[in-house]
Amino acid sequence: MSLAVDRIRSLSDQHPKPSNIHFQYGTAGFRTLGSILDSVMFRVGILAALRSKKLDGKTIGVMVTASHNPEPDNGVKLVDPRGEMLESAWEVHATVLANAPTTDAFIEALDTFVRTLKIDLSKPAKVVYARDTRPSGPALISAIEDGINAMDAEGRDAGVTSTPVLHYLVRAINTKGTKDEYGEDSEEGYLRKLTVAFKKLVAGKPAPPPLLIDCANGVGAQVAHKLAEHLGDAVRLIPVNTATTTPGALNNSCGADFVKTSQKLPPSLNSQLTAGQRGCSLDGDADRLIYYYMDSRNQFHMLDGDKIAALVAAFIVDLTKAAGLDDQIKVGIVQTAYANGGSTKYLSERLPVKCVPTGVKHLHHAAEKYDVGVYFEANGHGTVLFSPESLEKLSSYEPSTPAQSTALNHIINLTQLINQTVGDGLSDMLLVEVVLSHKSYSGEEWDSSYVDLPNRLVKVVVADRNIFRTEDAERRLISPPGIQAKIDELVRRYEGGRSFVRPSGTEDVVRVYAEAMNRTQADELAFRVAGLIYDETGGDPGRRPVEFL
Ligand SMILES: CC(=O)N[C@H]1[C@@H](OP(=O)(O)O)O[C@H](CO)[C@@H](O)[C@@H]1O
Ligand SMILES: [Mg+2]
Repeated sequence: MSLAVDRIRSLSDQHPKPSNIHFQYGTAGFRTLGSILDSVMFRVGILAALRSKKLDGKTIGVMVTASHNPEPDNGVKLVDPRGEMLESAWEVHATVLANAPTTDAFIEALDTFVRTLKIDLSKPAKVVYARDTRPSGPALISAIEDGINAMDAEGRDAGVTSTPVLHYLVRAINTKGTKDEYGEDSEEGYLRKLTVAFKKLVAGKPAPPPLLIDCANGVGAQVAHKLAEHLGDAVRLIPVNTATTTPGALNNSCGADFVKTSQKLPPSLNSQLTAGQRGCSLDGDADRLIYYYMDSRNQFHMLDGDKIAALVAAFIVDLTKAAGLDDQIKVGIVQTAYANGGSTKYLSERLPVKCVPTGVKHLHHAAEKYDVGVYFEANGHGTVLFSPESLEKLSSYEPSTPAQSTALNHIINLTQLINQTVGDGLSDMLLVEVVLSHKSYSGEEWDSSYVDLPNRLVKVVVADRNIFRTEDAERRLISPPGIQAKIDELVRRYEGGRSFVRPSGTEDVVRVYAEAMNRTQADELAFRVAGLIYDETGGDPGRRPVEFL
């Protein structure tokens, strides 16, 4: 069987590639202005169908979102059959296909691709797709549908939903009717699975105080409302920043990325979060989560991905001990260089901790190597993975006391509550609420496990970020030569100082991170390193940011 070239050609002509633009499938898939993504979406529809054929007709997911980016941006990511990110080797193929300049060139590239990868075109193909609330979404989805039709594949529209729901759906569809069935393949099924597990986990505990959720004016608002209905009184959710149809509102001065980057409360919550109360923020596609609380002096405190990892890991360790499983099921942590030094010190004194390069796929893969792998980026993206062997042990284990039996049931319920396909803001939120409820912790008590070192993240616009290369999980620069020694020299001048530099995978900038014992020193170190990078790697002297030292 060969490609239906005529059909592909006529549809491809309706989705021409804009000239002079180079697309790249990066850490977050293709991501740029929504207005220039039409051709990319059409081609991604075709690629998803081909990936499905290559994997014997397993369903592939396509998510249209630009997460925490501004509203005019959009993007697209492919999801592999178990709900995980697209295999890296295919990122390169996606980039090649997206950049073929004309329909002819595209068909030629497609033909080469099919032959090189020996894709059997007679196999069936199934694709499930969804989008967030961005205004550019509907048109981009219809371009994807054209791609799916061009391949005569079967498409399923999952509508407007969160990134984690789409990942869940992919796994649920592909495991349907097997012994590993992940859940019912619908958003409703997802909500039921999470809330049934949550209710079992908090049964008999006093209801916690109502929880404010900042939904970033994005798709999380829609899912949070439905979640609130399913939860009823088990925990009362108060979704705020839910203006999904107000132009320009998405991620604007709200959401998890705003809170983490600016280290402050979204202004819209100022009068809503009262002393002692806790709240949390999702990002624009609801796969990130940041908590916070106001202390009794009305001072804001952030509880980021590192704090969530510490809370959750300790809880799971306690449960494995209580169940008598602690020598059979070991918990490990995965972080990136952006993890606060305070968290790394605290966690590595207690558990195995691994540092990997930025990007969820790296964390996910490293977490799979533990019996129970807890991974979180400091920005609030993360989850917990239970290895197949651990799941097996949990289901065959025979507890010898009622206390062991209770703890075992809690762990089993956690495996249902946690979305193990990908970081999931709402599932993580329920997980945090379970731990707080079991420990009777307030935000303040949770926060007290370790103290965050003051830190600063700075973006530096350089002539070419591709000259930057790193090693040691991105903590050291190997190129341009000589720069790392100068960074080391600066870091030595600051007590508790740490700084590293890496090129962003999602923006055309280089990121500088620095931390030190106090705020002034952390800022100073960050701006010194930023100034160094700017001056030494061809930053425009006329545009040198004033804060750079
Ligand atoms: C410092 C930071 O937060 N970086 C983010 C950001 O990557 P960069 O490669 O730093 O642009 O976007 C990624 C995708 O969402 C996320 O995985 C990562 O943590
Ligand atoms: Mg996101």
